[in-house]
Amino acid sequence: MTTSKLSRPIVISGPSGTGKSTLLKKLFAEYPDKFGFSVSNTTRQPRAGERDGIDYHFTTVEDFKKAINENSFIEWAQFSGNYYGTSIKAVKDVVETGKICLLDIDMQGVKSVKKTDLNARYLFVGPPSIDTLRERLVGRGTETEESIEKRISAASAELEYSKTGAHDKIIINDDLDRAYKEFKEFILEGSDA
Ligand SMILES: Nc1ncnc2c1ncn2[C@@H]1O[C@H](COP(=O)(O)OP(=O)(O)OP(=O)(O)O)[C@@H](O)[C@H]1O
Repeated sequence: MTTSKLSRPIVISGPSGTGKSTLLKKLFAEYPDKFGFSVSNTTRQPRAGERDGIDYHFTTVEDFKKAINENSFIEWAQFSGNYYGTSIKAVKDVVETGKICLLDIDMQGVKSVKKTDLNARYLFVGPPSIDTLRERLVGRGTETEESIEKRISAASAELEYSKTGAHDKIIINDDLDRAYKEFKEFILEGSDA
């Protein structure tokens, strides 16, 4: 019998607009079956075609609150009256499938994962400068001016945190191809790829 080594989850963080989604998209295009994302919990009603345990773990408000109290979530939030969260168990479930579990979360999420037994690896994607970050957020065309300012001020805290040694690897996304090479190498390191 061959026992394949399970891969440690990888936590990807960095300021909004720094290029995480762009890098992840390239990675999935190159390796369509290698990665898994945790299934989130939600208290909202399933939409047509959504399957419990696949699209979301659909839960009652009571069960969700109980899980919050039991510290079962890495992060959770309330949007338009519904709760959403990523549980520690959902990450473990992906790891058990043999895929590499990727988590794209903010600084609070990183701190939260560090308190768990997930034994994750931490990757930080930084911008070449705050000015470049602002240009990218403006260029993406998805944010209002107010939202851009919010993201820029959150970026300073993220950048400060990246200087504390909390991450295993820091990648500056200046040249996309070079950044992608480093991104891919770090993520595949430690897997059987
Ligand atoms: N190396 C790069 N050089 C120039 N532009 C880039 C680079 N990487 C990404 N971009 C552009 O910057 C913008 C922000 O990138 P992206 O949406 O991937 O950021 P993100 O970190 O995923 O943000 P969020 O956390 O808000 O989802 C996009 O318009 C993207 O095309």
